[in-house]
Amino acid sequence: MNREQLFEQIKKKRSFLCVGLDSDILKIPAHLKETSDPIFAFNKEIIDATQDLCVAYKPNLAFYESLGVSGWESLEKTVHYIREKYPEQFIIADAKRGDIGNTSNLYARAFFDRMDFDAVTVAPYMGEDSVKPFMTYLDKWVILLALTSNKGAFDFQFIKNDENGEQLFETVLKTSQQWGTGDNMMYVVGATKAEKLEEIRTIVPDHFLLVPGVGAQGGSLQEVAKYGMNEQCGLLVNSSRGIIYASNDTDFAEKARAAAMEVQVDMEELLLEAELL
Ligand SMILES: O=C(O)c1cc(=O)[nH]c(=O)n1[C@@H]1O[C@H](COP(=O)(O)O)[C@@H](O)[C@H]1O
Repeated sequence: MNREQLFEQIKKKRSFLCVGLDSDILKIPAHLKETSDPIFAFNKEIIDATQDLCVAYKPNLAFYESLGVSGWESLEKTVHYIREKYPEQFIIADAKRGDIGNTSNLYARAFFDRMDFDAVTVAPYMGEDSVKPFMTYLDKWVILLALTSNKGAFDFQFIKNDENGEQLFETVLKTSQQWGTGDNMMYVVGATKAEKLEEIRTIVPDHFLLVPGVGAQGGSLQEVAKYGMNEQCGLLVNSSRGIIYASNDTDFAEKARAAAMEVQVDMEELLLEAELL
């Protein structure tokens, strides 16, 4: 999917919500555990219940890899199901990959050839040759970690370069713009660091940002939109636990829909305020 198509979906759905499919076998409702593929059964119901309220889904690979072969099968089935039934959805592999070029090539093959994801999250630490292999596919995206939502973000990401006074996350944003464009690269910026979005927008005014950290991590959607929205919206705001575990009973899908709708209604208001609708 390209940037224009993504913006079209945002306008059509009146939403820039990404639903995180962090589907934990220990947290899904008990009645699903009797089915042959509980994780897929859970995802399928969550997807059917939320697809008109969101523009993207983000399975986090850890939740699938932790189950071995069956987890990988659930993931493949989930991506296939979204592609077949809701082809307008943007699908992100939250895998946080990145390795020497030769190896990143194979990661890219896994997510873009073997499975039909639109985007993969990539760590910038190993530099250009670790990131570029993901950008050789038409209309596929790298989502590069820039400023993350967690406490550990303060360990490295704010370290200042003695020579130019730049913080590490700023250097990531600036340098990586030589590797890709706003048509094949997005950045992760945590909603818990929303106050930094104003500064970030001076460096990357046009790029889309994937913003996790609203809901369970306490980030503010309003703050994110205030400092981060651009003329194409430029935001995909992710919520995982806040939506998919709204209930862990037989009404889980219905409750997930209600939770997603609450976010979508706020997003619609923010899009209207920004005169994007
Ligand atoms: O790359 C990510 O998606 C990510 C980056 C980041 O800085 N913080 C962050 O929480 N995430 C992911 O976003 C999701 C957040 O989940 P909830 O906190 O349950 O909404 C998880 O899958 C995280 O791994």
